[in-house]
Amino acid sequence: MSAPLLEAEGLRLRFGAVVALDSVAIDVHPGEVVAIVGESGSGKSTLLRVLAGQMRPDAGQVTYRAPDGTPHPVHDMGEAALRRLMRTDWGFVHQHARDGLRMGVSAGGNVGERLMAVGARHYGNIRGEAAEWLRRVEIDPARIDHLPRTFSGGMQQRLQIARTLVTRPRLVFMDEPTGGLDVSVQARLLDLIRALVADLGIAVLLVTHDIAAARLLAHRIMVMRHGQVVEHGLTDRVLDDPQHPYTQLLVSSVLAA
Ligand SMILES: Nc1ncnc2c1ncn2[C@@H]1O[C@H](COP(=O)(O)OP(=O)(O)OP(=O)(O)O)[C@@H](O)[C@H]1O
Repeated sequence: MSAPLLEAEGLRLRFGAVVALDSVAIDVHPGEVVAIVGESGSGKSTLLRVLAGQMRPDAGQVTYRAPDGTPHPVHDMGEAALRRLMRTDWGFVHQHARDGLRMGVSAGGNVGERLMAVGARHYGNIRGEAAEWLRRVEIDPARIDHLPRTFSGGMQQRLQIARTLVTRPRLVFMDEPTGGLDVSVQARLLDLIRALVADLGIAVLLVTHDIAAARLLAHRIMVMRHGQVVEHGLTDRVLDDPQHPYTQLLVSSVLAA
């Protein structure tokens, strides 16, 4: 197997008396989808923010391997380098589309400005590619000049995904990408994410409390509880034959629902 794209070990982080992360280790390989699941407050979003360099851990390190194979300690990179990485090799899909979109900029502008950030300059090509990406995420390209605030919640989320994926990042962080949407909208969005991620060969770190979403999208699952990883492994193994009592509870509560 190829070397991991992102690798972390010994991550610890406390907020006062709360231990948010306790000796967490994780790795993600190119093209792999890894889901981080667990109940509310288990530390999933904190882990994602630490892995993406947005928050510094009290201990432990996160290493990103660049396309040329050079390892970069994420928390030593500096803000400018991290911002550059977030525009190029990485992407972040937020739970709330408004956190990942520019609401005062048209749909086409939201997608096109990411292309410009990686060097695209030809207006016609940028607009053409933005229209193509709107189509890929099932938004009528005729709405290219409309503002995101005129879109439904599901459309806004699909636009955020187009904006994130248009530059074909190697690694995308997703924090509850279907949270807060209607169940039928969630199912369609999950199918879309699955198809795009497989097509582009993108690695994804997916935070979700939705076991069904993890089963659909992830190759591997990590189960978190009280800041610790209590179980991890291949998705089918973890969900069909959970070993830890907490995972058994999570899985059985979904089956009972
Ligand atoms: N900035 C902060 N200041 C203080 N405590 C925090 C902060 N961020 C998170 N915590 C605490 O750390 C723990 C883990 O929170 P985190 O948001 O990572 O959990 P989560 O699994 O993502 O939950 P949810 O699914 O509800 O988002 C919680 O007890 C939370 O209250």
